[in-house]
Amino acid sequence: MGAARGRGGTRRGTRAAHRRAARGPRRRAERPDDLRRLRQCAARNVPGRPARSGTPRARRRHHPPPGRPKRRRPVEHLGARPMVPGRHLLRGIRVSGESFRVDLRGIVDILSHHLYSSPRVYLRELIQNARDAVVARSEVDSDAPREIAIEVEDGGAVVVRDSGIGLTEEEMRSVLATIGASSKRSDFTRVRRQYLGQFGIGLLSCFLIADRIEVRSRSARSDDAPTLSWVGSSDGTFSITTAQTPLAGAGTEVRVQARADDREWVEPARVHLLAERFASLLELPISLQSGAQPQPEIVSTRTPPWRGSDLEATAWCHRELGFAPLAVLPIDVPTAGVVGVAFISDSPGRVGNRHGDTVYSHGMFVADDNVQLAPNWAYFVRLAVESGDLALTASRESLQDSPAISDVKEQIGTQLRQRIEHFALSDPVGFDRFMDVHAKGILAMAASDDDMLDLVIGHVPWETSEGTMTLAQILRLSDDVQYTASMTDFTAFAPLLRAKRSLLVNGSYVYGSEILRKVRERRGHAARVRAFDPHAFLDSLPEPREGGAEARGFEVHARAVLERLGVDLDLRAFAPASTPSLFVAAPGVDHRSRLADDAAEADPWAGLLSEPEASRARPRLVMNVTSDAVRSLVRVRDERVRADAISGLYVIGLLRAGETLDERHGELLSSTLHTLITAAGGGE
Ligand SMILES: Nc1ncnc2c1ncn2[C@@H]1O[C@H](COP(=O)(O)OP(=O)(O)OP(=O)(O)O)[C@@H](O)[C@H]1O
Repeated sequence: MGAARGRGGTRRGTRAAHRRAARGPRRRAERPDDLRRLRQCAARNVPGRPARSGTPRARRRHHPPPGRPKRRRPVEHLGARPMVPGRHLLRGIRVSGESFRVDLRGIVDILSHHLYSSPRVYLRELIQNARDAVVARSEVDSDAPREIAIEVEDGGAVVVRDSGIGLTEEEMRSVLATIGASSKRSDFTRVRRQYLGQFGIGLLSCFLIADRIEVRSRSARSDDAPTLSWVGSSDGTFSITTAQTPLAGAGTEVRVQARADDREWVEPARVHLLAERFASLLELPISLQSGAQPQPEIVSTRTPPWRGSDLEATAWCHRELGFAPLAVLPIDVPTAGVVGVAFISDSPGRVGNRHGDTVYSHGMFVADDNVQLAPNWAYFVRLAVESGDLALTASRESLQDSPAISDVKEQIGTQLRQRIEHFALSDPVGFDRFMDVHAKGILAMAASDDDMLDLVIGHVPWETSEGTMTLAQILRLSDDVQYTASMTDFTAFAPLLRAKRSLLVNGSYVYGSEILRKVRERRGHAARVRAFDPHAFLDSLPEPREGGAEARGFEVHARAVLERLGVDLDLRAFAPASTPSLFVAAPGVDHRSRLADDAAEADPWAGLLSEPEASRARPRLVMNVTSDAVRSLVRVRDERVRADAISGLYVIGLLRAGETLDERHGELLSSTLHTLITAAGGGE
């Protein structure tokens, strides 16, 4: 078969097959199915392909209509290198080694609308190329000067000069004038690592603000290299000539004359701002001469926040991020060359809404709003990091998604948790301030995030009947932890549980009960953490032993007084004796339905039987028969005094339960006081 196709490939082969088929029954094509296919081809007027596969659309994709043969123009064009040198056949026409043609304006349009976020990147690309050129030169000559200077000219042009490696004529042609070609790309990671550029498109970003890019360059590769002038235009042409004014030494000077409409990007103040933004952490000194400035100013070589002291990092955060951090935590992922700091924000922010991290690559600013290197739970943290070996996107305004970045994010999450735990232990005062600002958000995150839950269990203090402690301490202390979702219940019952040596946790903070529920769901703590049920607790308290006539008389009287107030009476004996009465609100609908459901499951008659019970679900006043006040009251004979004192116990119960008192309660209290004072004074 191969021999039959000869130099012309498939189509030649098919023509031969066609001829063979036409010649008669001598060869292999006599096979009936081949003949049938050839007839079908002839019927479709297809010149000689014995068989075709795929849909017509797919076929069009593989065999596009031929382009018009291109003729070399006398003017040189910015473009791409030939993709596949050699010969190709398109629909029977043999063409040789043609290059794709490039519509530069189209490319610039794509860059400006779909790649770069703003024309400001032109300056970053110029600085980056200058820096890479200096690095490339120091590779071959470690004593070479390392200088970069930016100058803003009066007529609306920016010039960037470097003492870098420079360019030969051949290099100008092959890398400056070839879109997508870069002298910095290499299969060797080491080489790739030391350069900022790699895609071979950065210089084109100057066309976002200008129609001409002028490059004067003198190669450092030979002592007698001439200074060459390369001028590229946005119409896609370029020229290379010997420069009229040679450069004093090896290096490159790039001049970008802004279009009238884009002058704002070369205003001295704007250039100053951009140069500082992009280059402040570059290690090379970069001077900027702009406007009426008498002396050039160095805009680079600032100490990165991860390299200086905490104080310097704090100052950096204040200057660059606009807040004074509550803490500065170090970040270090050596496997990816990532190093940085985490600043804890001084304001609550929006929970779960992390701000972007500030990312640099080899000291060059990359992004501060679209990269998230910390996990979502760390919404109160802003990172400033050197991204080391993590690959950038072509726009250099973000990091590429990759397994490496996922790994870095995971490690940063782990480190943050460890650092925060260390912060809690080593600086309790600072951590208290942190909790003052972020507790609410941290609890909110912990309700849905397991990592954050661990942090909360270990470090967030909770109010309990035994004082303030973390959940970790609570779980160590008691094997039966109850929590209440209501502040009122906590206030009323904490003393009672303390007296019974049980632990009650105040879970009435926002997200408090969700977190405690999550802790309960965790394996290991399942049996030990439960919601506190005030009614069940009260029911479990002992009732007083059968009293004498005096006690029975008091009970009947008290029940009648409280009935008028819409409250049930419950007499119980409990400690502490200093608590004479407890007010308990009517069970909530949820609570009641849960109890009814539980009961219904156990006993099919329970629904019916519990009906009268449920209808009497009202608030109750529990009187403590061990308290001196109640014991004395039983002995009071004067019905008026006794009735008012019972009302007084009711109001005390309300106050202890943190209930809101209204005018009616105020009147009740003053009437009680009046009666008691009068009685104490011997009556009216
Ligand atoms: N100041 C300079 N000195 C020496 N060579 C330069 C200079 N500026 C550009 N070049 C050459 O031009 C090439 C193309 O530059 P360009 O900025 O378009 O892409 P890059 O820097 O290689 O990659 P990227 O698109 O990622 O920035 C560079 O690879 C480099 O060889």
